[in-house]
Amino acid sequence: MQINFYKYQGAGNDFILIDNRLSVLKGIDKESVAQLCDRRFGIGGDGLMLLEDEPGYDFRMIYYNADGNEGSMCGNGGRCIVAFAKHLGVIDDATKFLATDGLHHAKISEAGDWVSLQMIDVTRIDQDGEAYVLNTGSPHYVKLASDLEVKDVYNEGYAIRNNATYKQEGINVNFVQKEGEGYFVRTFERGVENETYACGTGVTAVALAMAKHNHQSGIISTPVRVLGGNLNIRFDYDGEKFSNIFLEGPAELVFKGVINLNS
Ligand SMILES: N[C@H](CCC[C@H](N)C(=O)O)C(=O)O
Repeated sequence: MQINFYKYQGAGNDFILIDNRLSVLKGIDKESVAQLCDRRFGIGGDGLMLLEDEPGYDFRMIYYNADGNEGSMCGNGGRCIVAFAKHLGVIDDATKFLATDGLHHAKISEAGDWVSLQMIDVTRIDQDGEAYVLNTGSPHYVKLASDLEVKDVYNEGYAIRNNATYKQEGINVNFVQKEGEGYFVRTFERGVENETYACGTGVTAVALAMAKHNHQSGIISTPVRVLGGNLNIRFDYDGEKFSNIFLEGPAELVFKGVINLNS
């Protein structure tokens, strides 16, 4: 079976996208996703997404991690699928779509390369020692670092993700360092089980945790540099609840092609 695919990247977080509005795929198994996301034996990607029809919404986002497991929310993936929906003519410059964590609103630039995506409200931030733990659609661990350019993010992230507390469910591990008006962030991602060049729910978690850490409140805008580019997070914080959270950044169609699937 031959299936068209599109490759997108958002700040270096890269994804395989498939238009499944006509149900060309009746689901996709874990092994196929992992094979397609493999950088040597497949197309390569941090994740794979299906864009499907959903009554009452513009579309539905179905997200798989690179290891083939159906993931939780993916912020950069969400931004890329909005750009994909515009490319397909499913939406114009604004959308509401359904993802695993519920309804998302988003806006996209006329050129189709800059996406502002609303994320779920957050009311709870826990602490694990000095680190912050919160869910921005996906679970995140946020730890302050001082040597981030040279940090061994793979080994330190791997150790935290696989410790007794997190091993079973997994967690995404973000290291953050103050930089200019904002932060520099590096992330070890669950489901990729490696450092990625950017993580949208991760930088969102960092921005919220740092607002709490620094006792900020009001309308906050936080620029974040990641290995693959720059992102921005805007939100309201009243000291307890984070709302109107928007993750903003680039989304780019890199190439398209045809997959040969066995089934
Ligand atoms: N890269 C993603 C995170 C994917 C979530 C996944 N790694 C998980 O928690 O299973 C992002 O931009 O938000």
